[in-house]
Amino acid sequence: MVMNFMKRFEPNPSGFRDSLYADPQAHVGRFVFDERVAEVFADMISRSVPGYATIIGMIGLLAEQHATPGSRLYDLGCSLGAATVSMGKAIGERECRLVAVDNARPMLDKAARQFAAHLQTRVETHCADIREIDIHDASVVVLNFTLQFLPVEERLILLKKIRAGMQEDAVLILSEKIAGADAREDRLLVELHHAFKRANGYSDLEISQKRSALEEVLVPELIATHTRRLQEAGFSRVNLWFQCFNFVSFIARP
Ligand SMILES: Nc1ncnc2c1ncn2[C@@H]1O[C@H](C[S@+](CC[C@H]([NH3+])C(=O)[O-])CC(=O)[O-])[C@@H](O)[C@H]1O
Ligand SMILES: O=C(O)C(=O)Cc1ccccc1
Repeated sequence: MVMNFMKRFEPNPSGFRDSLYADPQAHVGRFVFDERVAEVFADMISRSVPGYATIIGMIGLLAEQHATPGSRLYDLGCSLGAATVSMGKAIGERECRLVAVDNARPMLDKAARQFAAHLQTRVETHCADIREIDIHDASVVVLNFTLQFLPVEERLILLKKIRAGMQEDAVLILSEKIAGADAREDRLLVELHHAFKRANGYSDLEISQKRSALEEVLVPELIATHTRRLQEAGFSRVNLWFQCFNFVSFIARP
């Protein structure tokens, strides 16, 4: 559950192995969530984000604690729907509505197939920009490594909208890749993250080409910046509950 060291030479049962950046590319284009990424995404995220499986598990636990009857549980930027599946399993028969949103059609189509295979409850899926959707009666809102892809100046607006659509005892789970407090700290965190990726079977070339592809697409910020913004959006209780290297997760409550 914690790391994939043992699995690095095994075939991946839930999809194909990520080798998208294995061959040298004359020009590394911007990272996009297209068909090729959707195909290997389960393998890519579990070998790239330390603690991913733990975070998905804890999202289920938090949903179990907070999902009130008649409320809505949102998974914003759901990718293949791992957080939604975790929440759906945790709340069982409860009368709640699961809402999964992603603006990448290949990701959402694959998510819909996961929901049909793994959940009894119906999930409302929206192929839409999370800045455009309506949020109301929310008991749980998940932004699991999604806010980092929005332009920095639009992040507060989204958090305010989420806050406005939440019930008073609701919870927001915000997971992000973060920047280190200064250049030295940042270098250390990035080096540790790259060591993690190497241990999970990625080559130096794969690591560096993916890093170029993510530049200006995934914009990490300081922990302090996230905390301040969450407070400004109206979350009065903010807790950092998970950190491994430059990957963190917050629980924020009204
Ligand atoms: N403006 C947007 N509107 C809708 N979707 C968006 C937007 N911007 C990005 N996305 C979507 O956000 C997802 C980010 S991945 C989330 C992992 C998932 N939460 C997981 O728990 O496995 C994280 C990562 O790849 O590092 C992608 O599917 C994008 O299409
Ligand atoms: O791979 C990386 O370097 C990351 O930061 C995580 C990630 C995982 C999946 C898609 C985009 C970024």
